[in-house]
Amino acid sequence: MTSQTPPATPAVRLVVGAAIVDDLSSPTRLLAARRTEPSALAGGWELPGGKVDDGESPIVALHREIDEELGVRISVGRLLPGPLPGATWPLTDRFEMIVWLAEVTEGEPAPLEDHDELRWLAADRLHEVGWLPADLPIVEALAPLLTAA
Ligand SMILES: Nc1nc2c([nH]c(=O)n2[C@H]2C[C@H](O)[C@@H](COP(=O)(O)OP(=O)(O)OP(=O)(O)O)O2)c(=O)[nH]1
Repeated sequence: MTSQTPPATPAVRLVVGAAIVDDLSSPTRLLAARRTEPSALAGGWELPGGKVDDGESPIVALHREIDEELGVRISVGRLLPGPLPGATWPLTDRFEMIVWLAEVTEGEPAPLEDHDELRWLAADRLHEVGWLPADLPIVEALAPLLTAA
């Protein structure tokens, strides 16, 4: 008789994303970022952020990613709860994302790393960019939070 090892469940990696708005207390615009890589995702628009490193807390990862990618400091607001346990949003079979609202407290966002364009989108313009497919339900959940300027 041979012993069989059950197939390993691939670990799901946590990604952090910032729904950066112009003003946390009265948001009217959302910051979208256009990815440059990998080629399969290049040109897709997303929330700035990235993978949480081993041993790193998600909120520390969020501040680090936003500093690296956009060169700004942020104040983090409330969580935008997703449908998965832990209030995360499904991305792929390998990734899920936790999303917070945030606003810039220092600096001017610039596409320093991983993106080649940023755009502030008003509530009625959220779909003028081509969001990555996994971001569409997140954008739908954000839309009612934005008021017309
Ligand atoms: N940051 C971010 N990633 C997203 C979004 N939507 C989405 O499907 N993804 C995917 C793209 C990637 O496969 C994965 C996140 O990886 P990433 O490339 O942003 O992470 P990272 O900055 O830490 O990159 P790296 O250092 O590992 O290259 O999640 C989104 O809105 N924001």
